[in-house]
Amino acid sequence: MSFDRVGARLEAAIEEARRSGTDPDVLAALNSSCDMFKRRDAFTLKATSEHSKTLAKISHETYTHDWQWEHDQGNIPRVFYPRMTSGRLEGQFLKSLVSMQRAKRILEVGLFMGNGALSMAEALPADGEIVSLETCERLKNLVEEMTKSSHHAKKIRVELGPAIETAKKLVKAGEKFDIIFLDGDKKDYSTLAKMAFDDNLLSEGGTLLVDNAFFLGAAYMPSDDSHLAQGLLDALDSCKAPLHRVMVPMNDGVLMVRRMADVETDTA
Ligand SMILES: C[S@@+](CC[C@H](N)C(=O)[O-])C[C@H]1O[C@@H](n2cnc3c(N)ncnc32)[C@H](O)[C@@H]1O
Repeated sequence: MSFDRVGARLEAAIEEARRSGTDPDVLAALNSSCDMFKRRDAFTLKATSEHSKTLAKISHETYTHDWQWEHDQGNIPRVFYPRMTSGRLEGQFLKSLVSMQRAKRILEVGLFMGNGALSMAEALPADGEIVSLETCERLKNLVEEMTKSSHHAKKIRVELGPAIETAKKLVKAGEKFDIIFLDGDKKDYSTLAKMAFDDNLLSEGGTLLVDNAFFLGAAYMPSDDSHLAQGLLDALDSCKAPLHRVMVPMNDGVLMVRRMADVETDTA
């Protein structure tokens, strides 16, 4: 099953129904719904372009790496999980957007194993650049090691440190980005989204992409983190320029935000 909260809940319901000896017809109906989810996910991936060789290597390493060992060695601040990766579907989606936007400069918040960064780098021109903000130095080293066989890796510049502090430095230095992809600490989202538009970290005509915009379901189900989702929408509503938003229900949700003036160009 994909990274879909509704699907995960359905699987749990089936397990519960099985344990409690539910009517076989009800169980069959539940199983059939779950099967539909799985087939849809499988078809979605079948219809989506394959990874490049290096992205396939990243994917394999993400799922087989001994994260517990890395943590026990003190190399990483907490045990990471493979599902933190944006994966093939979202990676190819990002790559497509980079090409449609004809982006040259991209800011990513949260590198992890570099799936998003390399997917986007593959669609950048030779003089394009991705600045990826990451707190964990071990991840930077792992990504450098895994991507050295790809000529696109030279376009990825990793800046170590907490995202908001680094973003402030980028604003001060007058750096601008055609695409900003937020995929780090969810608590930083509102601040970074405001910086994108109000501090013009996002260039004219640029696109802000916010990953995990469903906040693992907290955006639409009552949860301790529900305020984070509402906070993000409030922050966007309070930006100086009117914005256009579209919620793409892929994985844990990707919110796409652009200045309204770049979307509705015919104002006559
Ligand atoms: C969901 S993963 C990123 C996935 C990646 N963008 C991809 O496409 O596969 C989140 C990453 O953000 C990093 N991170 C967490 N808090 C951060 C912060 N305050 N500043 C910078 N990076 C942070 C984590 O170490 C982790 O590697």
